[in-house]
Amino acid sequence: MDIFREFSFEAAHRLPHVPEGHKCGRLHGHSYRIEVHVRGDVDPVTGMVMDFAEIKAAFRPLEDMLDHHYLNEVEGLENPTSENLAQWVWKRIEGTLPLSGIVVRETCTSGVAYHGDQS
Ligand SMILES: Nc1nc2c(c(=O)[nH]1)N=C([C@H](O)[C@H](O)COP(=O)(O)OP(=O)(O)OP(=O)(O)O)CN2
Ligand SMILES: [Zn+2]
Repeated sequence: MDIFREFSFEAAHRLPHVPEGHKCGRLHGHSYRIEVHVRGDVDPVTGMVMDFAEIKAAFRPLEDMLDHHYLNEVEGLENPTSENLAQWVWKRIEGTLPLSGIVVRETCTSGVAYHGDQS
């Protein structure tokens, strides 16, 4: 079963590789939302795959690196597209949690779902 926890943070960015004149080449900000999905069996005693608090604890250091930051200045996010942000998050917590997906939403209508290297 998959369980997930959603996080939100505010950050600024610009996309350095869009064509000249593209609006996303200019400095702007988003209220980002990130879902961290974890896969596992339901423990028959606890009734949980894991406590949501464990997902919260794993994401906490990343929240500190992202919230109210200029993402282009964060190491590894020099080109802070949603795709690159999803992979950046995955790499930093895959050793801590049995991840099944990272969902990044930049706006109410746009985002990405990353499921590791297989997709
Ligand atoms: N594949 C991607 N495309 C775009 C990304 C991205 O990360 N991956 N990012 C952007 C910009 O960051 C932009 O701020 C968000 O995109 P968009 O959905 O175009 O935002 P709007 O809300 O402004 O959409 P409108 O429908 O034009 O109002 C762009 N593309
Ligand atoms: Zn943007």
